[in-house]
Amino acid sequence: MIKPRRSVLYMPGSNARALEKAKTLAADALILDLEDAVAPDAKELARSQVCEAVKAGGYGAHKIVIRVNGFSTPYGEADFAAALEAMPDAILLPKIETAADLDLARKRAPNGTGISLWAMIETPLAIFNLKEIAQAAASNELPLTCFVLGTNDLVKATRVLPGADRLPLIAWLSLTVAAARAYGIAVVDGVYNSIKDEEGFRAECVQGRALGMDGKTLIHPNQLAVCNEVFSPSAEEIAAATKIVEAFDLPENQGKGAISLDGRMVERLHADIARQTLAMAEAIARPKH
Ligand SMILES: CC(C)(COP(=O)(O)OP(=O)(O)OC[C@H]1O[C@@H](n2cnc3c(N)ncnc32)[C@H](O)[C@@H]1OP(=O)(O)O)[C@@H](O)C(=O)NCCC(=O)NCCSC(=O)C[C@H](O)C(=O)O
Ligand SMILES: [Mg+2]
Repeated sequence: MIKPRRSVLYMPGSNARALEKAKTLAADALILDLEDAVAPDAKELARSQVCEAVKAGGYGAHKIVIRVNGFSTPYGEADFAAALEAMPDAILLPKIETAADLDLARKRAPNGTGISLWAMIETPLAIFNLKEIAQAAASNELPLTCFVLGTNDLVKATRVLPGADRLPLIAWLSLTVAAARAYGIAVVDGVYNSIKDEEGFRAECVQGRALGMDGKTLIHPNQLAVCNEVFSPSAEEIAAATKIVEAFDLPENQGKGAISLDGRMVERLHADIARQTLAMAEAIARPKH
């Protein structure tokens, strides 16, 4: 079943107000953060607040993701054990660099948790190991189901100057999308830090969608509406997709691989894309319970 990943909102696990407010927000997924959004002296508080909030529930249809600290940090082991017990939809592992990093989590988990792994792609080495990491996605326990771009950490580690068009980052973003698609993994774009700049945010959402991202990670509720709009099929896209599917369903087109429609060559692969568009639109429209 198609799972919309248009808007994935981060919040610091130490911010009890944000944890509560998130229940009312129109995000497809929530990342309750124990890592970089939480100061060292608030790590224990964040861990207990987040795990209690997840266990208490009330998040409805939101996909709940807990981002833990890495196992190499003083907090990682306790974070991961507490997150397993809280039973979120997914646990997000930061600074993943090799397939073996996934195994560090898998060997710490009991069988049958039903929890997925999400992986931050946010270091230069991760970019070089994308294929190896994506190839290790399939697993009976803790399958890897989503890549999350960490553009802030990538900028820090590579010392690029991203600029408004993110030109220095594009190759790494595209390679991550290619690795995700090669192994059936979802992929969401990095954050946009200028909270008040709606125009710049919209442009980056449009760019991310054009790069093939399923959605974007967010840092503020005021980014949700634009993000959900850009990453949802538009009325025009839905109409065009419907027309393509209907054209190939016509008796006279049954045996054809390619047809002409409104002056364009349309192949069966375009009909496949059209069906994906309609399925996503349907998934988005499905009542949230
Ligand atoms: C950036 C902020 C600290 C700003 O917070 P604040 O000053 O409270 O903002 P506002 O006063 O405008 O808040 C208005 C209301 O919205 C709520 N709020 C704010 N942010 C969030 C949020 N993220 N989730 C849920 N609710 C939020 C406020 O509580 C107000 O509500 P109300 O009380 O009803 O008025 C803050 O936005 C923030 O902490 N953002 C998230 C920061 C974060 O999580 N960063 C980590 C991810 S970025 C990263 O590192 C990614 C990756 O690793 C990489 O390397 O790139
Ligand atoms: Mg990061």
